[in-house]
Amino acid sequence: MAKTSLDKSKIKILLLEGVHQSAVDNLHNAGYSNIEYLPTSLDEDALIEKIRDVHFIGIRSRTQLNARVFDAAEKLVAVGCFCIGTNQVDLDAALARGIPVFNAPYSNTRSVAELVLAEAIMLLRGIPEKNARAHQGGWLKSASNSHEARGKTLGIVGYGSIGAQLSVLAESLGFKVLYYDVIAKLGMGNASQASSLEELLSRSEVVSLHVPDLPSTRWMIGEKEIAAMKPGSILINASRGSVVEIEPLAAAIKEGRLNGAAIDVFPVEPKGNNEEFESPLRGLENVILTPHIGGSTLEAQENIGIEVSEKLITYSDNGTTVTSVNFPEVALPAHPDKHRLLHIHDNVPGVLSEINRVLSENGINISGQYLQTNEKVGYVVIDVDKAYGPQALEALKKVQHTLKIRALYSSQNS
Ligand SMILES: NC(=O)C1=CN([C@@H]2O[C@H](COP(=O)(O)OP(=O)(O)OC[C@H]3O[C@@H](n4cnc5c(N)ncnc54)[C@H](O)[C@@H]3O)[C@@H](O)[C@H]2O)C=CC1
Ligand SMILES: O=C(O)C(=O)COP(=O)(O)O
Repeated sequence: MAKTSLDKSKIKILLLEGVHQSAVDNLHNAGYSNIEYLPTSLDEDALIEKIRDVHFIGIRSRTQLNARVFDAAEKLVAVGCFCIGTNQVDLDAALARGIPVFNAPYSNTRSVAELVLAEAIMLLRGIPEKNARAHQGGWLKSASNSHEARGKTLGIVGYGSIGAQLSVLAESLGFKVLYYDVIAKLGMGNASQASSLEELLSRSEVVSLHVPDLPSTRWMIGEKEIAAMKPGSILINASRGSVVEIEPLAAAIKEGRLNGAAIDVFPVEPKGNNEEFESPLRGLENVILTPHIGGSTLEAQENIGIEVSEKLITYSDNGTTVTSVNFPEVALPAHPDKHRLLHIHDNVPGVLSEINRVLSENGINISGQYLQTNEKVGYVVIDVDKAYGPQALEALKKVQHTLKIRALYSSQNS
């Protein structure tokens, strides 16, 4: 087995929030056996204790990785977000410490789109209310406020992977699709782009939100925007709880200005399945409340487990950072006969020439060099002859502005 900077059995991996077993299997198959698996997230203090000797951490949307946590994570090499959103991670703090963050940008896209489409149809028919009544022994047989999806306008806010997938599915069912995005995007099928959020809100029977959590999307749907929606329309949010102000939404439903809502994500979500869920939306008719399960299907979770564990394994074994969400992306070939040195440094002038000077002064021959930078960080990968591995590593540690350094030793030398 390839010898890396550390024996694989010494590389500690912490997997939180019940990531799918496919991730554990994949890591085991790649030779990583030192895995701690927890079904829940950890609060900040518990995480700080746990993360001290961890090399790789896998999380989902709940675990908050902030600068304080990263400060404690002295051995951390990389983060895997087993989900799409990465707003729970302070990406700049990770970058400043030379830690790449990976995610699964597409694996649960379809799951979210399918759920939203089903909810749109259910809400257009007033099913949550009728279903609740029937369970209580009632009988609400009526066509009042019940509508076909055919010909209705679905307004999609955020036309990225999920928004575009939803667009295709919805149009095939007869919805007219209107979308709003900060970027000009080509519509799928016959979908057309609205010129403003206000235009979309005023023209749609169903509005569905698919934007990431950004400073610009925080509370983007508040009292004013809800008032701008068509009377009797429906709001769906399966993006992030920070996007919609819940109080004005609850008021609009109670007053009958909106006909219903489906909300999967909330400003405050319970930390686990045993904690009570509190929300002003509880008990309101024609409101579907789901516990942040937009991406929680077995298919999506299995794919995410494979995809993100693969990215962590590749970075650990080979140094490749392709698809990292915060890091310079370098695609690397295998290095069967060479030692590979990974050097992460502040992106300031002169570091690369200093690296080359130090290596040359130590008589170390460079057989391959790969460099990528972003605004803050430079990532240079150097393949050297086997004989020089440890010596080169020591020399590189002395280079100023070094953030992190790692060696991947050639398998032939182990
Ligand atoms: N409920 C759940 O379980 C899940 C929730 N999500 C959430 O859904 C979000 C969207 O996912 P994807 O479609 O994969 O992301 P994406 O990055 O492919 O698309 C987001 C789109 O929003 C647009 N956007 C950004 N700021 C905007 C603004 N102020 N106004 C209008 N558009 C804006 C972007 O230009 C982009 O086209 C994720 O960031 C995540 O927070 C994702 C998966 C599961
Ligand atoms: O993929 C995302 O961004 C999600 O919100 C899904 O989060 P989860 O993995 O279900 O905690």
